[in-house]
Amino acid sequence: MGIINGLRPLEELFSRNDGYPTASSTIQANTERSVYELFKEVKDDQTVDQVKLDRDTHIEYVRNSLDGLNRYFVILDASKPWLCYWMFHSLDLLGYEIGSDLIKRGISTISKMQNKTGGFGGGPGQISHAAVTYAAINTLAILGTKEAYDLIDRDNLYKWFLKLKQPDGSFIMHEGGEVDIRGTYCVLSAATLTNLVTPELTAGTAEWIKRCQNFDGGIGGEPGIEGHGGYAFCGLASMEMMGKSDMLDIPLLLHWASSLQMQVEGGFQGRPNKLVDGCYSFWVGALFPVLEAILTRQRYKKNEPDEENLGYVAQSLFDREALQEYILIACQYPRGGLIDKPKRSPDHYHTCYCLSGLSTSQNHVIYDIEEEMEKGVTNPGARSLLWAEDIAGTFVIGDPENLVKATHPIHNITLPQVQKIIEYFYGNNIDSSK
Ligand SMILES: CC(C)=CCC/C(C)=C/CC/C(C)=C/COP(=O)(O)OP(=O)(O)O
Ligand SMILES: [Zn+2]
Repeated sequence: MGIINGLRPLEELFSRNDGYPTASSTIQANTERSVYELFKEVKDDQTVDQVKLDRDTHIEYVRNSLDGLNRYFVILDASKPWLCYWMFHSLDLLGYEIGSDLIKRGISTISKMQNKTGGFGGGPGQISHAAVTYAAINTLAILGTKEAYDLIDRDNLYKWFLKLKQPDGSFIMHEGGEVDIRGTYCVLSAATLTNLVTPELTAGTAEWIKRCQNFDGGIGGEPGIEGHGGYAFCGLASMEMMGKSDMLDIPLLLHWASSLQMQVEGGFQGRPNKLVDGCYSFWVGALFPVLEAILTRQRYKKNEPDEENLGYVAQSLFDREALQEYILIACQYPRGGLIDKPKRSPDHYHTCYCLSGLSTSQNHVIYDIEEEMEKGVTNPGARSLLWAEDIAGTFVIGDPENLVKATHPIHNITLPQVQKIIEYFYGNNIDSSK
């Protein structure tokens, strides 16, 4: 079997005769200069309490790129909605006020990617694709106006989602395309925000995701494929939207995810035996608030709530301080933007996901289990609304001004933008038990 999406099928890993299966690129770690050395160079110059988020420089980096967007649109021709999402989400997290001109421009840009047959393409005239549709819907949610929401052709979007649905419960990325757990997450996230989740859309999907979880607890892109933090995020977030997380082996997933936080650098690797990378600060980092919610729910259901500390069960499943150190000390590019690891150049993907990971580690966003238990929430929109930042507070290293806005651990847009779009599409009095 060949390498699929850069990840090895498990059969191939098992066929190695040196015992425990390892990921493909320990070799990469040996040939590149070790991140440990690079990290030390940067870190030795600073003490933790001096660490500062260069907010204005990052805002300028994104603003300048938005002004010269056409240049990026040429380089990333099939990812235009992604660029919009990464840039607008970064600005939102950094507290930049997105003015009405920029909102109008954003809506007009995204409108050009919507297809009459449902969904959004990577650029005007390109076929609809699950990943860029997710990015387009998230962008519109960030822009957050009625005009932005009304752009979405929900009837055709839903019909197109059904065309992606496979008999085994999985989703393909585009018509005639490949099955991938990213497609499942992208469809479910967009459908949750726009009130399009139905039993028809989700039939068999949780069972399919369960098959993607491996012996080590990780979740792969499809059944039988090596686990990866990005795929694990998609799998867990999808299960949580459907209220089916208990079908996964949660303790094993937690064990696997915890092992991905690097002892030296403090950031996360995407899979065992690979290098630290700033973008996993979100993809892996955001697993923890969700796992905390699931464990708290399981405990609550078993009738063992700790009266005083219900919302705080397992609050330190990852090292928030170490992750912030990695992002702020090793991942800020001096001329703006954030990076994968020292000596790399900035890009908008890493800027977005490093900042999203920073947000996840600073804001202790927790899920309101008591509310769920009292009301018996079954609606994915209502479930997404139960995430709140004010219950558990914030934890910020270095300058207190380093705090960025809280991001939603399932949709990765800021909490007020999630609330607004859900209330718009479900009606203000969203019926939790619907
Ligand atoms: C919603 C959505 C589109 C989610 C994307 C999630 C995500 C980041 C998936 C990663 C997939 C993948 C094949 C990584 C391996 O790359 P690599 O071998 O270059 O990286 P590594 O060495 O860090 O594993
Ligand atoms: Zn990365």
